[in-house]
Amino acid sequence: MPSPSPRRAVAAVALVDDLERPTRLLAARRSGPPALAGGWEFPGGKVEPGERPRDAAAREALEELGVRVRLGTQVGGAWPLGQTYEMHLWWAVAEPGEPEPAPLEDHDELRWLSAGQLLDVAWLPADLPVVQHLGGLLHTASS
Ligand SMILES: Nc1nc2c([nH]c(=O)n2[C@H]2C[C@H](O)[C@@H](COP(=O)(O)OP(=O)(O)OP(=O)(O)O)O2)c(=O)[nH]1
Repeated sequence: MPSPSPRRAVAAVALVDDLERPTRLLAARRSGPPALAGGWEFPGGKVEPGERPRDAAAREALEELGVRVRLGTQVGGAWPLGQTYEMHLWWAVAEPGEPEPAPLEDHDELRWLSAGQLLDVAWLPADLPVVQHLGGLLHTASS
């Protein structure tokens, strides 16, 4: 039997307010394609041939949000996104002096979520295990 084709790599950022003590995470609402529009996700996209996944994560953040980011450690390993893709995710903060992130392409709304607000948005279904994982890692503002 032929082995299943490998999933294509997607690289994305878990953009937070602080790498040492994250309390808020940025979620982005997709504006397309129709099958995905309205779903919330981590800013990111497909890794180009020859590109390092972490470089792709930073490139996509700049393209989609207009901010240069500093990457922290990777969040887990390869998170499966259905049968076709797998997501490689990095903690990230905006570099000092960068503007507030704005939805430049692929998204029509951004929202900063605290740990208690993480499930207030309709995440793409494949992201839910990742969101649950991150929920255990975000600090509450008072703790
Ligand atoms: N970026 C991103 N994609 C996700 C997430 N969750 C999820 O299921 N996906 C899916 C949606 C897409 O089918 C695929 C990523 O494709 P994309 O459309 O974001 O990639 P891209 O920006 O490079 O798009 P394109 O230039 O090829 O149109 O992974 C997520 O949290 N972030």
